[in-house]
Parts: sequence; structure tokens; C-alpha cells
Amino acid sequence: MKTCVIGIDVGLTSAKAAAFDEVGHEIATVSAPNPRVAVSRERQEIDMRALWDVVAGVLRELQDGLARDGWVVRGIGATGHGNGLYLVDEQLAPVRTAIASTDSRAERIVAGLDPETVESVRQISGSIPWAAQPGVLLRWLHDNEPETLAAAAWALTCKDWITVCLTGAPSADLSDSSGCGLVNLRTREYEPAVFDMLGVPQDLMRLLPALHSSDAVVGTVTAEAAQQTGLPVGVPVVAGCMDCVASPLGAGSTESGDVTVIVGTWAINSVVVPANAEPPRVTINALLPDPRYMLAMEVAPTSAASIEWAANVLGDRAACPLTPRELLEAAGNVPPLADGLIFLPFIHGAPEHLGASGTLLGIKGSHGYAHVARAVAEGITQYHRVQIEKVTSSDAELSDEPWTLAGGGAKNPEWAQMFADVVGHPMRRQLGTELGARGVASLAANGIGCDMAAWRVEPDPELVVEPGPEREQYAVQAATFDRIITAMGPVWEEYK
Ligand SMILES: Nc1ncnc2c1ncn2[C@@H]1O[C@H](COP(=O)(O)OP(=O)(O)O)[C@@H](O)[C@H]1O
Ligand SMILES: O=C(CO)[C@H](O)[C@@H](O)COP(=O)(O)O
Repeated sequence: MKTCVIGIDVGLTSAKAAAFDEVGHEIATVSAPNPRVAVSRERQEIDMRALWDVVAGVLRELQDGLARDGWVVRGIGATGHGNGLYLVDEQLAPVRTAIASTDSRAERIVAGLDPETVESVRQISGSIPWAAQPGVLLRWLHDNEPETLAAAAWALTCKDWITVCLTGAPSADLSDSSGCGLVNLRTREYEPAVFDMLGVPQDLMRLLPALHSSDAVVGTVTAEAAQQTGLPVGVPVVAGCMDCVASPLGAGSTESGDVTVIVGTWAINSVVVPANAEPPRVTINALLPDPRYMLAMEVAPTSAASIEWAANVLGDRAACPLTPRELLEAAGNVPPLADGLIFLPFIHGAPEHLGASGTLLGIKGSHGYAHVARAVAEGITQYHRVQIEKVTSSDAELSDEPWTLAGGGAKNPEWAQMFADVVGHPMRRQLGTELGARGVASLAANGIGCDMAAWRVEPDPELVVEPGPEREQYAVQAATFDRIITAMGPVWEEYK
């Protein structure tokens, strides 16, 4: 009998599901765009039912193909974007639209926390409070929508919502809950003191589902989910993990010092560090499935989100819609530095600059579409560099080995070269597989007792992209880029 496991990866832009055989080779993958996320300048919300419909459709297409080819699914796991808030009632029905991790309505709450409180929260949870953390959003709802909280029975993350739809049972895992800043990194339990410090009544801890290790089986596919997805009833489902954690798992970048740069909607720049050490001074530290390690990350909604935005804006007037890949192709039509045009990728803000917004600087009449495309790609990449430098200057130790590039943007070879040039370090491109889906599928395989030795990934030198001749030019651009961000600080503060 040919058996496989399925990994589901629900990002902010697209939902992917992929099946892997017993030795971790990808058999098939299906993806679809998620429902559009946007309500207003500050509010970014997701229709939870529409999201599940997209995921169920992706699973049905995947399962149809697997069944046709004689594959039997033995285990499933989901990963998804971290943070934000998915509230459901006793019947596991959504209480309101979910709040996405790009939402900034609660910025004022964070700005109002005193520095000692922020430092205490960071030391306990490994995460610095920011606007779309679930704890901060619970505080916002407590202040602004108490009726919503009164109706809620469970506070879930994105992947927990998908797991609930599959199994009918609420659960949480250590990686996502710690990546949301809710867990004491030493006790590995939810931390009441964090609720106190964020001004959230402790009574609301009743909303948090029991914590599991990421590979624990938490339920099985229900008859209803089977009917919606075509999956067989009774397939075991594991707790799963945060997407920032799933990609390094999928790439095998799980030893101390291993670096993974994810070019998704968000920019995620992470390094594996020992779990028993002081958490490095970065925005998030999330516990990895291997209890010896955690993932120290600098994160911001500043990556492919801007490519999507630019493709939408520039494609709007075109005869046919523009894809991010076409935008990147156009960027290749002008030389590096986009003739002095610089883009700051803060269309959803930037954590360290209150009120920051996307900014194009240096526009001339001679600039065309290709210059804008190039500037957007370069700006996104330069901000990844800024974040990697923050990770480097924390207490974390980074490996000299090539760094893994993951997420949708890593599929683009030209962009991978730009990353190596801008960050000045060899980058390893992805394996021709959905790394996030592979990571969570490996948890499912482990959870149902497969022999995991065969899933190990041997580094492939063919996939490594070395910094090239354009490195020097990007280093000069980096200094200008950083000066512009500093100079814009007071302007954004006034302009927001
Ligand atoms: N070939 C490509 N070239 C450039 N960008 C791409 C390419 N394929 C996908 N992307 C970008 O990758 C993003 C999706 O990446 P993904 O990691 O799936 O994001 P998310 O997990 O946030 O949904 C899209 O926003 C798209 O802009
Ligand atoms: O919590 C987060 C960062 O700390 C984000 O939600 C991230 O998980 C999004 O991932 P993306 O949708 O870009 O794949």
C-alpha cells in the first residue's frame, strides 16, 4: 500500500497543501489564493468560513489526485500564520471575523506600555509586545468589544482554526502559542503574569486551548470534514506549528545557528538557538518541536506583501492582471539600484517605527514601471538585511553555512541572487517543495510513528547562491536606505 502524509500551510496570501511519501518526498501540491484581507487602513480581518472553504477546496483537489494514483493518507498536520486572533464559540463557530497579524488597531495599547513592562514581558515570554499579538488584541477587545469576548469560548490561531475544522476539537501547540508571546519559556505553560502586564483580565485565560507538543495527535478527521474535503474519516491530525517554525523544519535547518529567511507576506528572519539560554533580544522567540531549541526571529509585515501590492496597483490598469513573478521579471530590465529610486516596504507599518507607511523616494520623470518594480524588490530585500543585522547583533550565534531562503518569493531565482547580494551571505534556495507544508507534514509523520531518519535533508550545493558582483553597489545602497529610515521617523510620527 502506498501511504503518505499531508501538510497544510495557510499563510496570509495563499493556502497550500502538499502530500509527502514515507521518506519525505513531495508527491503533489495544490494551492489557492486566500480570501482578500482588508477592511480599513488599520483593520485587517479575515472571513474564517471563507478561509476554511479555500482550504477545504485545496484539500479536496489534493485528495482526488492522491486517490486516483492509489495513495492512502495516514496523517495530517496544519501550519499557519502566527499571531492575530481567531475566536470561536462553544459550538466552534466564528464569533467575529478573524483579526490578521497585519492589523494595527491596537498600536496605541502597545505604545502605552512602559519600558519596564515591555522588558518583563520579553524576559518571560521571549516576545516583545506588538499590535497584533493575541494578548494585545484580547486587551483591545476587552476595552472595545466586550460582547465579543462574552460570546467566545476559544481563542485560536490560524492553524488551530483549520485543525478545529478538521477534527471538531480545539487545541494549541507550544510553537504557535510561544510565538504569540503567551507562554513562559521556562515553564512551557501559559503565563498569567503576561496577561496582567498587558492589562488583560486573567479570567480570559479560559479561552486558551490545552497546549500540546507540535507532533501530538489531537484528533481525527470528522465525518463533516471528510464530506467537505474528500479526506477519509478518522485520519489522525497532529497539533501542528507556527508557519515561521514549519519552514526551517521542512528545510532541515534545525541545528543551533541555522538561519532561515522567509519571503512570505511577512519577512521572517530566524536563527535556531538553545532553549535553555536567555532569549536573544529579538521580536519573537518560539519554542521548536525539539525541546532543546527555540527559534529567535526578527519579523515584520514587510516582505512579499509589497510585491503583491505593487503587482495589484501596477496591474490594475493593464489589460491582464500582473503576477509577482512578472513584476520581478520586469525588475530585471533595469540595472541594480533602480536609477536611485528607493522603496521602504512599510505598507502594513514597521514594528519599530510607530505610524510608518510605505514610501517611494527619488522618483524622476524618466522612471517607468520596471524601475518601480525593481525598487520594490530591492526595498523588501534591504529591510530583510536590516532585520538580519538585528538578529546578528542580538546574543544569537549565526552559522557560517549558507542560509535557507523559504516562502513564495524564494521560488524566484533572480530574487534569490538579490538576497545573496544584499545580505552579503550565501543563500540556499528552496528544494522545489513547499517547505512549510513539508515541515508540518514531518510533524504528522513523526506523530503517527513513522521512521523519520529518511526525512533528513542533505544540503545540496547546487541550490546555493553566492553573493555576486552587485554586492558592492547594494552595500552603498544599504547605507542610504538606513539613513532614509532614520530620517523618516519624525515625519511618519507626524504624518500617521
Ligand atoms: N515566482 C515568484 N516570484 C516572486 N514572488 C513570488 C513568486 N511566487 C510567489 N511569490 C510571492 O510569494 C508570496 C506568497 O508567499 P507565501 O510564502 O506563500 O506567503 P504566505 O505564506 O504569506 O501566504 C506572494 O505574495 C507572492 O508575491
Ligand atoms: O506571526 C507572524 C510573524 O510573527 C506572522 O503572522 C507570520 O506568521 C506570517 O506568515 P506569512 O503569512 O507571511 O507566511
